Amino acid sequence: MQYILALDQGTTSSRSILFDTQGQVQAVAQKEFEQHYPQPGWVEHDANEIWSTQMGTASEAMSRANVEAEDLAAIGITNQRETTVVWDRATGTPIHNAIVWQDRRTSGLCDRLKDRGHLDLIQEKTGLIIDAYFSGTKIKWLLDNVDGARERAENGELAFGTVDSWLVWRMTNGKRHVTDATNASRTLLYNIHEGAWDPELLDILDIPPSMLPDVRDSSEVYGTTQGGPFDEEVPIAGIAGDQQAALFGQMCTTPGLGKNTYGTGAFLLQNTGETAVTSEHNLLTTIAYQIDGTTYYALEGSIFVAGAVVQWLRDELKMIREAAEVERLARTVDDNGGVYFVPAFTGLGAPYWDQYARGTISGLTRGANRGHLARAAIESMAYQVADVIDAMEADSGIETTELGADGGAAANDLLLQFQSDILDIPVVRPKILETTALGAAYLAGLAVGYWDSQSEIQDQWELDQMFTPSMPQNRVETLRTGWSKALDRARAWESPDSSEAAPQAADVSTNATSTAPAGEESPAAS
Ligand SMILES: Nc1ncnc2c1ncn2[C@@H]1O[C@H](COP(=O)(O)OP(=O)(O)O)[C@@H](O)[C@H]1O
Ligand SMILES: O=P(O)(O)OC[C@H](O)CO
Repeated sequence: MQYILALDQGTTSSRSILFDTQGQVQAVAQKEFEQHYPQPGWVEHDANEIWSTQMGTASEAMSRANVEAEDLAAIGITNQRETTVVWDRATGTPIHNAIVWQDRRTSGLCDRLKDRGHLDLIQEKTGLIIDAYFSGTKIKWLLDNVDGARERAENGELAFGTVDSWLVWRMTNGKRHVTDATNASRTLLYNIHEGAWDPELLDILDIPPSMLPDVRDSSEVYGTTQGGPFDEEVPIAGIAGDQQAALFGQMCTTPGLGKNTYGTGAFLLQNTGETAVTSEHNLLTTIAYQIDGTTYYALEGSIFVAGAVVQWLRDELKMIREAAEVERLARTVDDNGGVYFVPAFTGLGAPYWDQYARGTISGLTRGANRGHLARAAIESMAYQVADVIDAMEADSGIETTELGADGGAAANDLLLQFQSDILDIPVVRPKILETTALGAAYLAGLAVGYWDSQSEIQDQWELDQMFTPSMPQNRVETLRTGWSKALDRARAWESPDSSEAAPQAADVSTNATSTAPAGEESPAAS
């Protein structure tokens, strides 16, 4: 029996999952890896740890199912998007830690790009807004702050990649420097209408084109594995950013269909077919997938902190020992007791886009306890999603009648019930919450003929549970008004120039070779 191996490289963990022809999970292995916070608002990963945990989990999943490389029909890759890796082509060594999508260090540069009037141009070409979230300004930061990087990049010695590119490059032993259109669409450098890296944007951000990977379809054979945990060459045949992969995994392949993934962040995507819809309500236009040279688009609402708020309760406050405990704790109280938690740890994404917002807990009284805090944390995910849905309905003119939910935090019944309550629509959870990995598996399997067509996999979706609304509308209104007041307290908290200083040498972890002196960011591009 043959399998598809999906590599799901997420923000907080690397996961490898083996799927069979029925789309059923045969084995899973997962490993969390270290998050580096060298300064407030900065988030880094060690790209070598990303690689080693990903390959480690691939080996583990295969040995759990007693599967060898020869039993694999193909490998699909899905990944945290935007996170930026720059490495030396000759040695394969990253020149610095990966700068994670959540990192805010380039907020000032983004402000300057806006001041220079680039907002419309960038939105027109890329479907994105100007925000530190995307890869482009992170690449510029690395070139300007790592000693000698710009010169090496101009000499063609350095390669840039999002995490998919990095993994493929390593897995093929440096033979393939590729990405897919969904990942390219998150860089701020890719023209989503023309399907090409954009020279004008590269010029604005001062990025040498020689650093960039080839952009390919989301479902095709990019190359074969060379060693590592695979003792035979296995085709790498699918790549998609994790949110797009989840959209595909839920088979939202018809315009109008959408899903919300509650992972570290929460990401609501709605398929708009072959039309790239320009948002007028602060959503992103992004590539949903590209198959056989045809590009399909989506509208996206990106929420930076969702499940991460639970991780924060676990790791920083030590209030719980594991994420699932948050639900038990929240159920010790009847309601939020007037407490609101705005988890703007890394600013706010859609639909607010405030780089300088920071987290707040408001409405505390003497009676507020750990249960209220846990409840406010869970509810914060749902309020943010509700605000994104309002924006999406305003953009598309289509009323959302049901919400598909997946991702790690969608295991939380209280969250999905509350989500259904405040949206006043059913929320449906599929049996397989690993839709991100499933999407990557589908893309890879379709490329090698493991599955013949999308219609063959369409019927594999199975319902786990449907949550239906049961909260009186006046209560919903009171809660959403409270949330909006709390949001106001969190917004514009940080001052624009405090997020820009370069790291102290000692703070730059593992792979950094060198950095510019503190406080220095090179002049912004013209
Ligand atoms: N039962 C739960 N309730 C709430 N949050 C949860 C629960 N289980 C996991 N999470 C959260 O979900 C996130 C992990 O989901 P996952 O989809 O694996 O994320 P990612 O791919 O971003 O790493 C973590 O932030 C974790 O805190
Ligand atoms: O790692 P996840 O699942 O939270 O996804 C991260 C997103 O891709 C960031 O855009």
